[in-house]
Amino acid sequence: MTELRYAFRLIAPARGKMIFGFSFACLASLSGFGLLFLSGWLIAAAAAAGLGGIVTRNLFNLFMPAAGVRFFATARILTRYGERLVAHDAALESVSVLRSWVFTRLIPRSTLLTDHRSGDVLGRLVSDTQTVGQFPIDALMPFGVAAICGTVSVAITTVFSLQAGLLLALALLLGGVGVPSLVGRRVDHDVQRLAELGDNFRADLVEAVQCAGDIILCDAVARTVASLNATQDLSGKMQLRSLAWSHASRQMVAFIAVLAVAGMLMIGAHALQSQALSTPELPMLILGTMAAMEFVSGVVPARQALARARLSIRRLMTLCEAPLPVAEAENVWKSADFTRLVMRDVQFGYAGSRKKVLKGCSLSIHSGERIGVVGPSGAGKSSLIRLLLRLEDYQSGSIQWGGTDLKQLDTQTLSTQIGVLSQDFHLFQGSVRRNLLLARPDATDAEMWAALSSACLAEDIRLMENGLNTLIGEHGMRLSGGQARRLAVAQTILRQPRWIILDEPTEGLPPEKGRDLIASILAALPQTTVLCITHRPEPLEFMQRVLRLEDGRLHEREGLP
Ligand SMILES: Nc1ncnc2c1ncn2[C@@H]1O[C@H](COP(=O)(O)OP(=O)(O)OP(=O)(O)O)[C@@H](O)[C@H]1O
Repeated sequence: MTELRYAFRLIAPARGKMIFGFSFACLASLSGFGLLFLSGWLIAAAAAAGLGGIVTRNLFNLFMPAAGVRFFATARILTRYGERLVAHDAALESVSVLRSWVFTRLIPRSTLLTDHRSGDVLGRLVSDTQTVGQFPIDALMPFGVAAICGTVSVAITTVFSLQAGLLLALALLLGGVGVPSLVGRRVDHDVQRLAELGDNFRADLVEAVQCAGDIILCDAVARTVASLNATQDLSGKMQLRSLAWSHASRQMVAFIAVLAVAGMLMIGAHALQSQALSTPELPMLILGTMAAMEFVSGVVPARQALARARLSIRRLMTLCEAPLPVAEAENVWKSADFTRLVMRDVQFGYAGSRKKVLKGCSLSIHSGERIGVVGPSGAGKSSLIRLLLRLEDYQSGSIQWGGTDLKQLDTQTLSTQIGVLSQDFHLFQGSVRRNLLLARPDATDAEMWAALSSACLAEDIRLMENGLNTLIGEHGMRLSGGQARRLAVAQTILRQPRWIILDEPTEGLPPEKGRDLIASILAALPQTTVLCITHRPEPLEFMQRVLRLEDGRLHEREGLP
C-alpha cells in the first residue's frame, strides 16, 4: 500500500479530474443496470397488460417507464462519453506530471544511472511513468465501480426480494473477489516476468542499435537478431498466457452470472407462487442480475493493471529515491568569489570501493593561472574534476572557491562559473545552432559564428549547405571527430566561463592540430583560469605550472615535460 500512496502523492494534480472520471464511470454503469432492470419490468408488464384485455391495456401507464428507459439509455451514453473524456485527460495529465517529476529527480542522480542499462532507464521513463500515471484509471477505477455499483444493485434487488439480493451479493463476491483471488498469484508472476522480459528486450535493442557498427564488424548480426527474437518470442508467449488468464477469468465470471440467473429464476418462481413477487418483477431481477455481473467482469484485468503499476512504482522508486551521490548543502550559496581555488588534504574514494583515489591531495590555483595536471592512468585525474564540479563528495579535507566551501555551492552555481571540455563530451541530435544555443540560449548568430571561428570550425560550417542549421546527427555522427570536438569547444567559448577544465582536450588529434586547438581556446578566453588534464605534451606547452598526480597526491613540477 505504501507504493500506492506514494504514487497517489505524485499524481495529486490530476486527482480532481480522476474523481470526476470515476463518478462518471459509476453513473454509466448504474445507468446500464437501470436500463436493463427497468426494461425487464417494462417488457414483461406491457406483455401482461396486453394479455389482460382492452381495459387492462388502457389502464397500463406506458409513458413513465418508457421515459425511464430512455433516460437511462441516454444517461449511459453521455456518462460513458464523459468518463472517457475526463478519465483519459486525467491520465494524460498525471503521466506528464510524473515524467517531469522523474526527470527532475534523475538529474542530480545522473551519475548513478551508469549502474543501469540505458534501455532500462528509457523504459522506466517512458513505460513505467505511463503505467503509474494511468493506474487509478486502469487498476483502481474498475475495483471502485464494482464495489459501489455492486452494492447499489444488491440494495435495489433486496428491496424486491431479500433472497434475490443475497444471491446477487454472493454472485458478485464470487466474481469480484473469488475469481481474482484464484488467478491472483499467477497474474502477479506473469506481470513480473513480462516486465523483466520487456526490460531485457528494450535494453538489448537499444544497445544493438547504438552499437550496430561494432555488431556488423564482429559478424554478430545474426546472433544479435536471434537473441532479440528469442526474448521477443518468450515475451509473446507470456503475453498470450496472460491474455488467456484474463479471458478465462471473464468466462468464469460469465459462468457465475449464468448460475446466478438460474438461481434467480428459482427464487423468482418460488416468490411468484407465494405472490411475494409480481410477474414483471421476475424478468426485471433476471436482467438486473445480468447487468450487475458486468460490474465485476473487469476486475481481473484491473488486478493485472494493479500488479503492473505496483511493479512500475517500485522501479521508479529505486531510481528516484536513491540517495543523492552528493549531500545536499545546508545553506546553499548562490554566488561565490571564484578568484581562487584551494584544496587542502582532500581524501576521496568512490562509494562501495575500498580503494582511496585521493590521499591528502592539496592544490592552490589563482585566478588567471594556467595549470596542467599529468599523471599515470588511473591516478585519479578525472576523479579530481568530478570533485571540483561536485559530482562526487570527498570524505575529508576541504575544497574552497574563494573562501566558500564547495559543499555550500550547488551544481548550477558551479556550472555558471566553470566550463568543462571533457573527453566524453556530448553533442545533441539536431542542428549546429541548437547545440550552440544549449550552451548559451541568448547567443546571437554573430556570437555563434565568432565562437565557431575561435574554435577553428567556422569555415567548415560555412561550407555546409545549411550553415548553422546543418543537422549533425546523433552524438554529432555527421561531423568528423575533430569537427565534433571543435563544436564542443565552441560551446565552451560561447559561455565565456571564468574557469575552464580541459580533460584530454587534444586526444585523437595530430600534434599540430592539438596545438592549434589549445591556442585558439586560450585566445578566445584570455582571462579564463585553466586547469588542463592531459597525457599529451602539446597542451602543457601553454601552461604556466604543471602538477603531477601520483599516489593520491599532487606534486608540483617545474617547467615543461
Ligand atoms: N565510478 C567509479 N566507481 C568506482 N571506482 C571508480 C569510478 N570511476 C573511477 N574509479 C576508479 O578510480 C580510480 C581513478 O580513476 P580516474 O578515472 O579518476 O583516473 P584517471 O587518472 O582519470 O585515469 P585515465 O588517465 O586513464 O583517464 C581508478 O582506479 C578507477 O578504477
